[in-house]
Amino acid sequence: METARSSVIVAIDGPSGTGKSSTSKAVAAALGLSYLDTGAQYRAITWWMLTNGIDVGNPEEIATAAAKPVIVSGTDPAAPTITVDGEDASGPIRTQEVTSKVSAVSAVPEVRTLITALQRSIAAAATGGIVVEGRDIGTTVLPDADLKIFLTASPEARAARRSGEVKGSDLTATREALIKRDAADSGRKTSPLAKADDAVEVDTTELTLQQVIECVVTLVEGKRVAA
Ligand SMILES: Nc1ncnc2c1ncn2[C@@H]1O[C@H](COP(=O)(O)OP(=O)(O)O)[C@@H](O)[C@H]1O
Ligand SMILES: Nc1ccn([C@H]2C[C@H](O)[C@@H](COP(=O)(O)OP(=O)(O)O)O2)c(=O)n1
Repeated sequence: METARSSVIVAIDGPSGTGKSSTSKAVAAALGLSYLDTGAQYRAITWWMLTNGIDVGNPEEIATAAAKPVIVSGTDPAAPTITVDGEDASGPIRTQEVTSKVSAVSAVPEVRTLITALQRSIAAAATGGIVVEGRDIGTTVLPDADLKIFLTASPEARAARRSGEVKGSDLTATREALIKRDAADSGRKTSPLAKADDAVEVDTTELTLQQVIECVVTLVEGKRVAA
């Protein structure tokens, strides 16, 4: 049925460097779906905290300030955007400082409650369907998603991919930072990074990005035919 086909909701979760963003954007673009990078939202709130003098080592201070920034995500996979209080945040949210603090900020329950509500409202507004990527989309944000994918890859492959993005970066340091962030994201109390029971796990270690995209497109098409 055309209506069920076009409103497909896809949840893509997994640790850092497994290919969530690249895969989700490409799949959404190929299938005419919207796209939401939930990591960018956690990065955006972290950036706001850092630039507004909030002590990110203090969960109570974070919780009290959590509702202040207005975060807006643009969901076109060809040109995803993110603003905080009307200001383009797409550059500043990718700094090393934000990357090293985002796990602490995103572990605060008040932050998760607010950002989860925002994510659900964006998904509900995407009447043509959406690919949402993050850490807890299949388990917590959209447990009724039509398709759940959990991407994995070896720490070595993930570190090599991440290092490849930053000129002159140290592979060992990148690997250690990545493992530390995964441990924090998986170990937090409120909706940790986890594979949903009904998620399809795809190990991308030995796959090219194109192969991963094709695999996920095939899985989405399978759901659409079944609907
Ligand atoms: N299967 C793959 N093989 C090689 N490189 C990949 C693969 N998937 C993604 N990449 C590259 O790895 C880096 C991290 O990918 P990204 O999609 O940002 O991962 P994530 O969103 O899971 O952190 C990017 O530079 C991307 O082009
Ligand atoms: N649904 C999500 C998405 C991201 N987060 C947190 C945990 C992650 O370490 C940070 C940053 O996520 P992001 O997807 O941008 O990270 P990488 O692209 O893998 O470096 O946000 C989360 O807690 N829940």
